[in-house]
Amino acid sequence: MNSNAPATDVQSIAVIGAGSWGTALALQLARRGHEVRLWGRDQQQVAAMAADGENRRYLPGAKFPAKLSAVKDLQHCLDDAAIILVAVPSHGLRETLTQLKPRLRDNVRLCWATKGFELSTGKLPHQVAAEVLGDQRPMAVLSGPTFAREVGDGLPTAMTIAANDEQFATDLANALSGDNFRAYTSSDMIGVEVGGAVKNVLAIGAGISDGLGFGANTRIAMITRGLVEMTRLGVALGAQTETFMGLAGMGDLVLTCTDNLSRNRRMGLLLADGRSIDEAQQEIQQVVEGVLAAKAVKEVADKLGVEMPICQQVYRILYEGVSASEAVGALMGRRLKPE
Ligand SMILES: NC(=O)c1ccc[n+]([C@@H]2O[C@H](COP(=O)([O-])OP(=O)(O)OC[C@H]3O[C@@H](n4cnc5c(N)ncnc54)[C@H](O)[C@@H]3O)[C@@H](O)[C@H]2O)c1
Ligand SMILES: O=P(O)(O)OC[C@H](O)CO
Repeated sequence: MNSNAPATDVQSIAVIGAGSWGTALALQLARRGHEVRLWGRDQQQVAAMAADGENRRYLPGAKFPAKLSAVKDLQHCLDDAAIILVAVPSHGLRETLTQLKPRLRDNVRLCWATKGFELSTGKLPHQVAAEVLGDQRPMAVLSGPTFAREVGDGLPTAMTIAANDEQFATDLANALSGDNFRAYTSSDMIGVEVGGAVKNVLAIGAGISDGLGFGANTRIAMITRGLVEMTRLGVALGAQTETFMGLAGMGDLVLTCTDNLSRNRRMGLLLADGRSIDEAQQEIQQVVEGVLAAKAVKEVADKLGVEMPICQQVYRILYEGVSASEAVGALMGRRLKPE
């Protein structure tokens, strides 16, 4: 299903971060006819990608089109790029942006596909980016229900792009969209980023719940009430309520809580099966953002006085040794109230 008509406005795009998501986005952009250079911090892995014409470590079988090249040298990756797309985990975002800063030309536009709060500060990615790079540059965040594996395989996918600059959101949506890919634009960077961070915590909870055999009623109660928690936190941070009804809110939440391609959901399933966080992480071998996000979300919610009981119980299971049945008991025993 990769027969997209080429983009009419061909761009030169640098993708920073050659894990599963950076690779999938680079593939999608190159399939659309853009000139894409993909850089990763692991030089051996970049060399292997260049030799193999695919990312065997993170996205085996998704062959690189001619327009996509894996490059070892960061400066070479950035040379001529009109757009830079950063796809690293939240714990590496500040360091990566700091590394990019002295190399950024004035007119280059920057976006990221990172989902999560910065743990040490409780800041969202756009706040970290503004701190490191200032707030004069067009910037955007890509989010939504988008498994890298499915984008790599060219399966139909929709996402949200929120930006501080309407033209940039539109240009990115045009750059990515084709027969098999559709990007919607938004101006609500806070809402889109809160959705992407909180859904990972809830997906761990859904995995635990399903792993323990709690059933469909429990899963859907968690998703529905989890959406309320996500919305509450987002609104307290300045987001628009409607954003949480969209792809980057409900869409990503349902995807991640219900499908085993999700690493966060798999973390929950493995925990339910008796593994420690470290053992589960070893088995998954890719970033599981929800583990750190559970801590960050708890701290941000506590600071703002926002009630997030399900996220709080996931935090207690992960970090305070509370059992899943105790956590369910605590949720069920809460004071009854109107929906
Ligand atoms: N994989 C997906 O389906 C998907 C979809 C949407 C969003 N995301 C988000 O994209 C981000 C990246 O995740 P991924 O799925 O590509 O992870 P991954 O585990 O597949 O790959 C992580 C990549 O980041 C690099 N990395 C790790 N720590 C780093 C650091 N401190 N500094 C710089 N680079 C570092 C690794 O070398 C690797 O290339 C996450 O925030 C994730 O939530 C992932
Ligand atoms: O594998 P997960 O749980 O990190 O989810 C990947 C994407 O965020 C889904 O949109």
